[in-house]
Amino acid sequence: MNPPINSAGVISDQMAPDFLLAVEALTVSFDGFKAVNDLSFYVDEREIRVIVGPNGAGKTTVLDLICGKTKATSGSIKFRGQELTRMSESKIVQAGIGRKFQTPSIYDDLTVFENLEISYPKGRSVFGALAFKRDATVRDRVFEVAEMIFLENKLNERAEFLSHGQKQWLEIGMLLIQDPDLLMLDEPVAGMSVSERKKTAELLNKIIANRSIIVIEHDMKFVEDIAHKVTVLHQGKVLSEGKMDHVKHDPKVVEVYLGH
Ligand SMILES: Nc1ncnc2c1ncn2[C@@H]1O[C@H](COP(=O)(O)OP(=O)(O)OP(=O)(O)O)[C@@H](O)[C@H]1O
Repeated sequence: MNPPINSAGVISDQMAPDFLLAVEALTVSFDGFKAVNDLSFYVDEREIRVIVGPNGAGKTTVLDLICGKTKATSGSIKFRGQELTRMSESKIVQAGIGRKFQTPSIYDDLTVFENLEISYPKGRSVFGALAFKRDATVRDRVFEVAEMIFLENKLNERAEFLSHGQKQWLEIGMLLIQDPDLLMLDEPVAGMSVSERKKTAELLNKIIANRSIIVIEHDMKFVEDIAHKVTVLHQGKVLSEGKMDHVKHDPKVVEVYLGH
């Protein structure tokens, strides 16, 4: 049975299943303009959710609100039941949310290995562990992540010499090494070749084994390849939501987004 949903799309508390992320009645105003307007949506554990919508629909602002970069005017964002709207950006990272922006923020003059190594969370390994033990733990984790992001043969290469797609993967790796429970990616395949897009889809399908992912994306082929569910935003609200097949045939979506 589906849980009861009121007219604003909010699921009643008593019946709400255990979502990883529950965004409810979220609003942010910039000088009176509501970029996100009474928005509600729910993300499951191990789900890939894709957010699509026309330019200015509020997609990036939603990610900014979840990661604490922008503060909500009203509404709630609960992550495993923990309210995020009053938390600082760094506390939200510690709570287990990683965010990748559109332009890669990797260190060009460091190697792939070093970029991953410096992203390993400080104080993560056993408290009081001997330095060499920690070093080995970090090294093993760097190798593991490098393999996942198709860069195991590039560990000693300086990041500036990587292709555009490899730089994007490295940045995803720098987030993965922190083992977030929710990963948010803003147009991860923009500027990638067809084969890089395919590998990125492979990567995302692999890493949801123990986390959820929210992706903002315009490339509908890529969306088809990865989305468990699609949320279409328009003027800061949900225009349509569901499986790709449902959404792409929704006349409202065709009218404001896909038909253009
Ligand atoms: N800090 C801000 N101050 C004022 N207006 C803002 C601010 N941030 C976003 N906006 C406005 O909010 C609206 C939504 O912007 P947002 O970047 O979230 O859209 P988007 O769906 O990500 O669009 P795009 O696909 O073009 O990236 C836009 O009209 C934008 O100009």
